[in-house]
Amino acid sequence: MSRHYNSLGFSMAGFHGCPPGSGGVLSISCCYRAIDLNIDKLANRCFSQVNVGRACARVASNIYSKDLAHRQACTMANTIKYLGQEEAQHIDEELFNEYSFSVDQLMELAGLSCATAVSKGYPLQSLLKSPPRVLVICGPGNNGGDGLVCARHLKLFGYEPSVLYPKRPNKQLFQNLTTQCEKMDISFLTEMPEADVVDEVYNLVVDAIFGFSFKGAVREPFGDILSQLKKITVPIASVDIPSGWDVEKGCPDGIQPDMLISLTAPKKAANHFKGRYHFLGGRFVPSALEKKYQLNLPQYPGTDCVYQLN
Ligand SMILES: [K+]
Repeated sequence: MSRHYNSLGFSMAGFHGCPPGSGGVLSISCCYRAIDLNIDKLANRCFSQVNVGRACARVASNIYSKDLAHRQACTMANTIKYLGQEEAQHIDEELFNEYSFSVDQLMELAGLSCATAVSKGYPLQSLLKSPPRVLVICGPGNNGGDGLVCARHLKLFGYEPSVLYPKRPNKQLFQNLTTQCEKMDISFLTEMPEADVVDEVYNLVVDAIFGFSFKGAVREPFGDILSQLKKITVPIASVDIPSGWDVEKGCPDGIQPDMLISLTAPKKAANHFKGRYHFLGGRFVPSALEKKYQLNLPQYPGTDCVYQLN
C-alpha cells in the first residue's frame, strides 16, 4: 500500500504494507518535519493489517492537524501587518472616537495581556530568585498606564511587582491606577536602582516607559533609567515597543528586550526585535477595523488574550 497526498502541501510517502510485527517504518513527510514511527508499537494495539492501516491514518491525521495549525500560525506571523507610527495613532484614535471605547477599558485589556505574556514566558516556578520580584517601570503616557495595570495583574498571578513611576500625569485615570496598586501592597520605588541591584533583587523588568508616541531624543529622567536597563542581565519584557527605540526603525544601540508584547498589532520596530518571545496582545480589535487597516491579525487560541508570534 502506498499513498501520496499533495493537497495543502502535505505529503505522506513510503506508507508500506506494515503487517503486524514486520518492523516496517511509516515515514511521513510534511513541509516542516519528517517523522518516523516504528510500526511495531502501533502493531501492539492492532490485530489486523486493516486496523494497523486505520491506526496509521489516525496518527497521520493528528500530525496533519498539528502541522496545519503550526503552518497557519507561521503564515499568520509572516503576513500580519506591522504598523508605522501614524497608522498606529490613527487606529488608536478610531478605537476611541468611532468605536467609543474608553482609554481605561483598552488599557485594562492591554495590561492584562502583558501580565499574561510575562506569566507564559517566565512562569513563577521557573524564576531563580525568591520572592518572585519583578520591577515594572512606567512612563508618562498610556504605555505607563499599561504597566500599572500589568503590575496589578502580576500581583494577582502571584508575582511581587515593584513599580518605578517617576513622571506621573495629572489625570484621574493614572491616579486611580496608582491607588489600585498601592492598595494591593505593590511598592513604589523613589529612584531607579543601579543595574547590579536590579540583577540581584529582581527576576525581570517590565519596560512600560514609552509606546508608539515616543519621538526624538530621550529626556530625563528616562535617559538614566534606559542606560541602567542597557546594563542589566535579567530579562526585559517590553510593552508594545522597546523603550527608546524609534517606533519604525528600532535602535541597534538601545535596550535589547527578551520579550516584546505588541499591542493591537506589531509596530515596524518589531522587525528589529531579537529576543526570545514575541507576543501579540490587546484582543479588542473589532473585525471591521481590522479589515479597514488590513491588519491580518491571527486567530487568538480559544479564550486566550495573547498570541505567541515566535
Ligand atoms: K515600552
